[in-house]
Amino acid sequence: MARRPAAERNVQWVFLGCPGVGKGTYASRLSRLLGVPHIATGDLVRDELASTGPLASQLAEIVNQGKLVSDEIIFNLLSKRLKKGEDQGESGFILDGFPRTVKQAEILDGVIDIDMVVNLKLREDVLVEKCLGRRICSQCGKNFNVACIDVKGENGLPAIYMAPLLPPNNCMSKMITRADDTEEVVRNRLRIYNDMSQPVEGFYRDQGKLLEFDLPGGIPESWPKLLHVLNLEDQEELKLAAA
Ligand SMILES: Nc1ncnc2c1ncn2[C@@H]1O[C@H](COP(=O)(O)OP(=O)(O)O)[C@@H](O)[C@H]1O
Repeated sequence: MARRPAAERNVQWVFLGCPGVGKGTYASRLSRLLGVPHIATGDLVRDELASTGPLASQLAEIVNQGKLVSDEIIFNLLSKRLKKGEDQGESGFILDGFPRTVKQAEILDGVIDIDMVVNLKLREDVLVEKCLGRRICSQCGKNFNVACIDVKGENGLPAIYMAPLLPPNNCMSKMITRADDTEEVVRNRLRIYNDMSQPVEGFYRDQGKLLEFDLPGGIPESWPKLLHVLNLEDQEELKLAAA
């Protein structure tokens, strides 16, 4: 992987945030808007799990307990994905789910320049509900969420409403739940996130690259605000607003 100056390539951003925060949703929307690939290491792991490769059975046990895959395995999967993209002329990326440990952040820093790190944040009780509401269409692979979040503001925390993200009719009967989205495994993943991944926020904060973003609600409230803090405009939404 060769380092390229920022002016000669597209954005190289990282999305951080607890399981269930919606990293995938916002990273994939932004990647479409900016014309860069959305690379989620969780997807790379699931692709490997679905294959008949030698890693599959080893990975299944780790992932189904909510534990982290070794830095070596995850970095191999990511390097392969970045190399494939480079060969196909891709420029820039939005990384989702990587780095998950300070060690991974250090390895990444050694090979590639990260321009900005967006840290998405949401209350923990809402995160659990959102993880348990996650569904994937077994045919098209798109993510949906059946949870309807409606929590009152209390103890200085604001009220949050998040409408479910329901699938179109043709996906409805093909919805599946990830094996690692049970309550016990979700709580384990959140605990591991707090122990292993929160220090990654500090790593990027010290580099002056961290942008903190408290999600104010669902996509209709959060998307325009996120674009605003990123100094971006959504041409599609502008067209709709002008119509
Ligand atoms: N950077 C990483 N380091 C180690 N394990 C990872 C990494 N990214 C993904 N995984 C593995 O894949 C699983 C699913 O990842 P992901 O889809 O990102 O989960 P979530 O969206 O719930 O945070 C993780 O629980 C972990 O086992």
